Amino acid sequence: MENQGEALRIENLRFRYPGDNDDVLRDLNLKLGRGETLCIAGASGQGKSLLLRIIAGLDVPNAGALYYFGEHLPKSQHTALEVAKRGVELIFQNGALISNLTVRNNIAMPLYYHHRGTDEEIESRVNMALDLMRVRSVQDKFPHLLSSGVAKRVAIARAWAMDPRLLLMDEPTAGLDNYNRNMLIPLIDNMQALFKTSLILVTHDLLISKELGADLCFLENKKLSERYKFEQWIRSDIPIAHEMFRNLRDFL
Ligand SMILES: Nc1ncnc2c1ncn2[C@@H]1O[C@H](COP(=O)(O)OP(=O)(O)OP(=O)(O)O)[C@@H](O)[C@H]1O
Repeated sequence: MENQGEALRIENLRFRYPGDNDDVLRDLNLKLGRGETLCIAGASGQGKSLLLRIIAGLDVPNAGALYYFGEHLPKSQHTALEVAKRGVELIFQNGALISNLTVRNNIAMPLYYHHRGTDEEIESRVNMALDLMRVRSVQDKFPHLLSSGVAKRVAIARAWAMDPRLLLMDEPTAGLDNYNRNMLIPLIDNMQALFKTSLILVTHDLLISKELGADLCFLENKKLSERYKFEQWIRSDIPIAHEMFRNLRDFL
């Protein structure tokens, strides 16, 4: 039966790369409510990007069950297309913009490709996305002319224009200077507040969870830790908190 309150549920997920002799992810569980934001952090190489790729249907787990908005997705249907049909969009760390299309056409192209409305409806959706992410002034530019901060915002605008029910972001602030980082976070917050998009953010920037008021958990030892708010983590004695917050404790 469909659980109305649930965006995503993962049960006992296991993943191993073909030919490897150990799992990257094992017994991993996750529950995300609709409209909820969850930040996932952890040391490099633990499998955070891989987890997003699995949720987006780009990699197929060896075992485990995934439920999108209460509906079980059988392993035979675990493809990017089937997951996208359920309203899930992944924003890659590098943005993955198409180099020979302008910003406007980068945002419009998936909408035309998936027949998301009439020409007028699509153009209006593109305009909203350009405004929401403050990139309308660069709509006629090609990606190679964009700064990394603007390119990130265009990638988010493109994903948001698809009206996702669940948005996955891989390191949205990686490589950004403070100015662009500090500009981006309120835009994400605003988008989430206005459209109640469910969000999973993979990030090394732990402060994002504080700024978005979101739960934070860590990918450690092949699975996800308990999730707490930033303020709870920073006071906690859990070993991973000590390690991950070491630098921030001195800074705060
Ligand atoms: N094709 C592959 N075959 C085997 N191992 C791989 C392959 N691709 C990635 N890996 C390994 O899988 C693990 C998980 O990688 P992943 O990029 O998901 O980690 P991450 O936690 O996102 O790291 P970072 O924080 O540095 O981005 C890493 O140890 C990586 O080396």
